[in-house]
Amino acid sequence: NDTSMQHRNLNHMTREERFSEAMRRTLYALKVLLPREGWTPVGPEMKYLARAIKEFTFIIHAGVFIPCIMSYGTNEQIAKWFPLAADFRIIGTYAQTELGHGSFLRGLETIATYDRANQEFIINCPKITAMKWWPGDMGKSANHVLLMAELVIDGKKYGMHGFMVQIRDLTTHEPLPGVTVGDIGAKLSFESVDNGFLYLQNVRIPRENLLSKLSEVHPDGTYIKKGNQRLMYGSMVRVRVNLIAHEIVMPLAKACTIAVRYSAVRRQGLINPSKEEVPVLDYVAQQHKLLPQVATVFMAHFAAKQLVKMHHDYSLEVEKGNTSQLPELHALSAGMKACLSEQGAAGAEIVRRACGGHGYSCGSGLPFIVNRMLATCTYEGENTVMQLQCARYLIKCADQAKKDKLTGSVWYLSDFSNMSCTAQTFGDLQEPSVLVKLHERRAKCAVQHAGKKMQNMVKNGTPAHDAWNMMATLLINAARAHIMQYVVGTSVTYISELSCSASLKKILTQLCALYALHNINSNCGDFVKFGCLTSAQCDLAQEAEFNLLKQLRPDAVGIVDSFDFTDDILQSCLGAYDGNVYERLFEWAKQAPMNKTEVHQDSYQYLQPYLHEGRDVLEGRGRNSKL
Ligand SMILES: CCCCCCC/C=C/C(=O)SCCNC(=O)CCNC(=O)[C@H](O)C(C)(C)COP(=O)(O)OP(=O)(O)OC[C@H]1O[C@@H](n2cnc3c(N)ncnc32)[C@H](O)[C@@H]1OP(=O)(O)O
Ligand SMILES: Cc1cc2nc3c(=O)[nH]c(=O)nc-3n(C[C@H](O)[C@H](O)[C@H](O)COP(=O)(O)OP(=O)(O)OC[C@H]3O[C@@H](n4cnc5c(N)ncnc54)[C@H](O)[C@@H]3O)c2cc1C
Repeated sequence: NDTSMQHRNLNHMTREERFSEAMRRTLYALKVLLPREGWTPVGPEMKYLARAIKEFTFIIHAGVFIPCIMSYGTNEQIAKWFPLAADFRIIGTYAQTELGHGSFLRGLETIATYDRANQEFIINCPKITAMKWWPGDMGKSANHVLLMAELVIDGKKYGMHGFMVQIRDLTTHEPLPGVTVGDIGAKLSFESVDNGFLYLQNVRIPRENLLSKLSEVHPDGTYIKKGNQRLMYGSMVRVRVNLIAHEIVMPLAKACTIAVRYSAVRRQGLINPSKEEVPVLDYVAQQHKLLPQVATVFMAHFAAKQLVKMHHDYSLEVEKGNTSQLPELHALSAGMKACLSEQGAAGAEIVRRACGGHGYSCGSGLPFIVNRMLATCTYEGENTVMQLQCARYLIKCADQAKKDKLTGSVWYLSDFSNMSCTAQTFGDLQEPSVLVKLHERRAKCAVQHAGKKMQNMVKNGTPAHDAWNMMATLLINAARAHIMQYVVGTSVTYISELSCSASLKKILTQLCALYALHNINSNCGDFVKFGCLTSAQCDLAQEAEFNLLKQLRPDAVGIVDSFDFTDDILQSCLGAYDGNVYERLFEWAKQAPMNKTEVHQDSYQYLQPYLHEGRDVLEGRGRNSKL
């Protein structure tokens, strides 16, 4: 209810207005609403803020830069930089991606060369492709960057390391000498975020600015490795784990709230010719578009909670020096981020499109959500690259399963029990245990299939790297299958252990079954090819899904209401709680800057002559134009 936090109509603002408005509102929220000593911008308050601030800026400062200081800094470095960053006395970003490289980190070209005489690092972008490009908050806001660069000592390369680099004067905010920095221009979304470019030419920083938790450089240039170098990738793992809740589950829940509420009030056409027009939500085709996406919100939420817990537990182990679980965490976080962002972005577009013309209006709030979710498929690890990382781990585990009993998320790869499906009715296929087994078997077969294909190619003389490249599509499918079995399995377990009313558990169980069946019916080729289901059982799976749509229809609006988004957060004429869609759309349109005047001033300049000629022709004074 704080008017400073009320959303202005973002769609009718320019990009610069949105940049300023987001900065104002974010700083107000972070500084005024949450005055806490040593407050770190993560945790419960962050969830509220993520909901309350439609366009959050300083995402990278709060969500990546500050956590990186904690992950990569020594205690002294944390004590120096964390308080400054937490209180916004320095604004930072995570500068890793370059104009020429984003996915292949070993190809990054920015160099940090140690100058022993002065005990400094000289930071240089040797060519245009080395320029940092994309980091959020970097173009106009940040005055520091956590720069990921290749460390070089006496001509020897030591790989990617993190360096604290000041890029703007703390008083004037002007770029420092050797620094060329700016905004990269308009993008598909994140209009309020100043994603930037950064060209560094012989910028000198003190030796102490190498974040040295995992490695350090002594004054004489001696390099000391102190931890598992893969922990240098730890920041990306953490963001992949956290972004699922904030940037996939939450926006998809908003989109589903808007689309289901709108579909309950929008009447269009007849089902029974003798009855009145129906709400489009009564069409099974509409239910088939919307309700599986509603189910995805819940299942992705449950699976993300489990992943966050796993990341927390593994992080505690890493702190004790045990990094044995890192490969599994990397594979699972990479796979989950890729597969759930793919599903979420596609799902948001499906529900937007289900709202017809008004779904194409920015007044619906849906284009904003769809465009923003598309970015989740690219940032923090492009999805294809992430799925292949996940597949790399699965292939290694499949080989290991031949001799060892596996545990963790890949345990099913060493389950050689009879997994054939005995379902005889569509009710059998709504059973959670049956759905879990089906997904485990499909995943196991998909992984083994990809592995076998590659082994055969190598046996026939194909180099392993070529076999990997040629089977990439099968490997990506195996990664997707693995994540689907993880999401279904963790959701079934989560719901079964949830202490809640029987009626709520029934709804959640139905949603879980709907999610699993929708996945089976969308990928039935795999389930038949791998012998998981017969063709007749595939028919039953479809019948089972349609039956669940019918059962869930009466509760559809109540289910999305449970996401509890206020109208101010939804910013949608179609999804407002009161259902007054048409009045809201009309009011929203009237506020458009185009409607400031009855006649647009440019029409006098360009249209007037033609209007006069048309008037003359219509009133008989002029000739029809040649045209
Ligand atoms: C609330 C949040 C809001 C969201 C805002 C987000 C804004 C966006 C920010 C960004 O986009 S920041 C930049 C993100 N960039 C990336 O994610 C880059 C992706 N690329 C990579 O991570 C790496 O290049 C790669 C694809 C993993 C390849 O790295 P590399 O070539 O060094 O390794 P490989 O040879 O493939 O594998 C070697 C070995 O290392 C293991 N490994 C790789 N990554 C990790 C990791 N993160 N953790 C642990 N282990 C890792 C890998 O599995 C291999 O192991 P083995 O198979 O050899 O045992
Ligand atoms: C909104 C947004 C915010 C961002 N914020 C930040 C930030 O704050 N900090 C930061 O450092 N970066 C940031 N990024 C950059 C982001 O991390 C990169 O865009 C991402 O890692 C992909 O790298 P790339 O763009 O260079 O694509 P590339 O790596 O060039 O990939 C291009 C395409 O090639 C294909 N491809 C690439 N490698 C392979 C492979 N091994 N196998 C098969 N196919 C492959 C894929 O189809 C891929 O889409 C942001 C990006 C966006 C869109």
